[in-house]
Amino acid sequence: MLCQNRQHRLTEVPVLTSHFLSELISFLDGLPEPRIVMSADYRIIAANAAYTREFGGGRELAGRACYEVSHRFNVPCDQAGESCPLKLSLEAGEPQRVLHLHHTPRGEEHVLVETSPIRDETGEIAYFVETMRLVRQASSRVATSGLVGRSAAFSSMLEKMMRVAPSDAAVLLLGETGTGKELVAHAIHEASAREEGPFVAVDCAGMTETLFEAELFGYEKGAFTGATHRKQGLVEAASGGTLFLDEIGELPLSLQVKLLRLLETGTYRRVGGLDWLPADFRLITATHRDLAAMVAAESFRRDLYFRINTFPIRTPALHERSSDIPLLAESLLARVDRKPGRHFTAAALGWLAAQRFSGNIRELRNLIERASLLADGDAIDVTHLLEMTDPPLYLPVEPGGAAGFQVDALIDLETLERRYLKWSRQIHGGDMEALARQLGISTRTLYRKLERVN
Ligand SMILES: Nc1ncnc2c1ncn2[C@@H]1O[C@H](COP(=O)(O)OP(=O)(O)OP(=O)(O)O)[C@@H](O)[C@H]1O
Repeated sequence: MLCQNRQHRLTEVPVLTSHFLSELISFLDGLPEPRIVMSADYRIIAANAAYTREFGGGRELAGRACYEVSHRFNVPCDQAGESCPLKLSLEAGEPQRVLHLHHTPRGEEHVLVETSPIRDETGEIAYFVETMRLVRQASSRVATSGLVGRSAAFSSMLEKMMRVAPSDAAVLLLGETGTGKELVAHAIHEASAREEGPFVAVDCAGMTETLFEAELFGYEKGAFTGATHRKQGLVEAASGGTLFLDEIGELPLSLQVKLLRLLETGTYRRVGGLDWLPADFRLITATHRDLAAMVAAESFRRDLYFRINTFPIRTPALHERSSDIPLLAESLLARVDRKPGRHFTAAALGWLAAQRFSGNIRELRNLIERASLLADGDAIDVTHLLEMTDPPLYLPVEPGGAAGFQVDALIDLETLERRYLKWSRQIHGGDMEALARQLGISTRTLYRKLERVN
C-alpha cells in the first residue's frame, strides 16, 4: 500500500516528521472535534480524546483499522461498496469530504468525514488526519422529530444538504409532494451559520398581488383601508435567518417580477412606504413542479429560475427509498400516537414497505395516524392498516383483474409472476400470511416479491 503512494509528491500537503507526528497527536488531543491520525494502510495511529469518547466508547483504538472501527467491515470501505475518503484524498492530494453512516456507542449515526493528507520527511503522502462531525439534523434510528433515513437515496440528499448548508447559496428543493421539502429546508437552516436566526416559511400557492406584497414586505400605517398600524413583513421577520418560499412554481408571473427585484437588489419597500430597506436572509425555495419545463413554456421567468437555482437538491420519492419505510413508520408512530410505546408487527412493517405511496411520507403518516387510532392493543397489525388504507394505495386493477386472472398473449415468466402477484394481492382480502400460505411461499418471500411488483 505504501509503495503505491510514492507517486504522490504534492507541495501543498504539509510535511510531517516523526518528531512532529507526536506533537501533532498531542495537539489534536486538545481539540474538541473527534479526530484521528491514520497511516496510508488504514491503521489508526492515534485518536484524540473526543474521538475515543464519541466513537470508541472509551476503548484503545491505536493499531485498529479505521473501516473496522467505523463500519465493522473487514475490508476498506471502497472494497465494500462505500466511498473511502482516505483513498479519495490520496488520489486528489487534497482534503476530501464524504458522508458516512458510522457505528458509535449509541448506534449508527450520520457523520461528515473530512480527510486531509500529510507528507512524511521523504515527501510522500503517508499520513491522514480525519475529522468527524456528527450530523445532528438527520437520524438513522427511530426519532421523535426531524429527518430520519438511512437509504442510499436519502444519504445522497443529506450529503448535498450538508455541503450547501454552511454557504449562503440559494437552494432549490425539487420533489414530489410529501417528500419532506419543508423539513429539509429547516434542516439546512439548522446546519447553517444562520441557525440562531429565524426560519420563516411562506406558502406561495394562492398568493394574490396585494396579499403577496403586504405579507412579504409589510405595510405602513394608512397604506390602505384597514392598515391601522405599521406591519412587519416576512422578509423583515426573516432578517438574519432563512426565508423558505414553498410552492414557488405557483407564483404568478406578475409576482415573480417583484421577487426577482428583491433578490437582485437585496432591498424592499413596505407597501405605502418610501424607504428602501436592506434585506438579510438566506433563500430556500421548493416546488413539486418541473420548473425547467415551466421556463421553456414561459410560465416561469428564466432570470428568476437562475437566481433561485444556485444549488438544486432533489428530495427522493418514497418508492426510491422504500428500505427507509420501516424506520420512517416507527418514527412517525412515535410522533402521532397518543399511547406511547406501541409498535408495528413485523408483518405490518413488511406490508408498509411493499406499498407505493403516491402522497409519499405525508400519506404514510396519515395512514399510521388513522391505524393508531383504530388499534386498541400494543401492536398495530396489517389488518389495522388495511382498514384505514385509501383506495388509491392499491395499484390499478390489471385488465381482466377483477373477474379473474388472465393473459391474452405470450409473456415471459417473470412478468407473468409479477402480474399474478399484483392480481392476487388485490383479490385476497388483505391477510398476507394467508395469501403466502395459498401461494406456497413464506410471508417474507411474498413481501420480497411484492417489492418488485410496485
Ligand atoms: N425524512 C423524514 N423523516 C421523518 N419525517 C419526514 C421526513 N420527510 C418528511 N417527513 C414528514 O412528512 C410530512 C410531509 O413533509 P413536508 O411537509 O416537509 O413535505 P413537502 O415535500 O414539503 O410537501 P408539499 O410539497 O406538499 O408541501 C411531514 O409530516 C414531515 O414531518
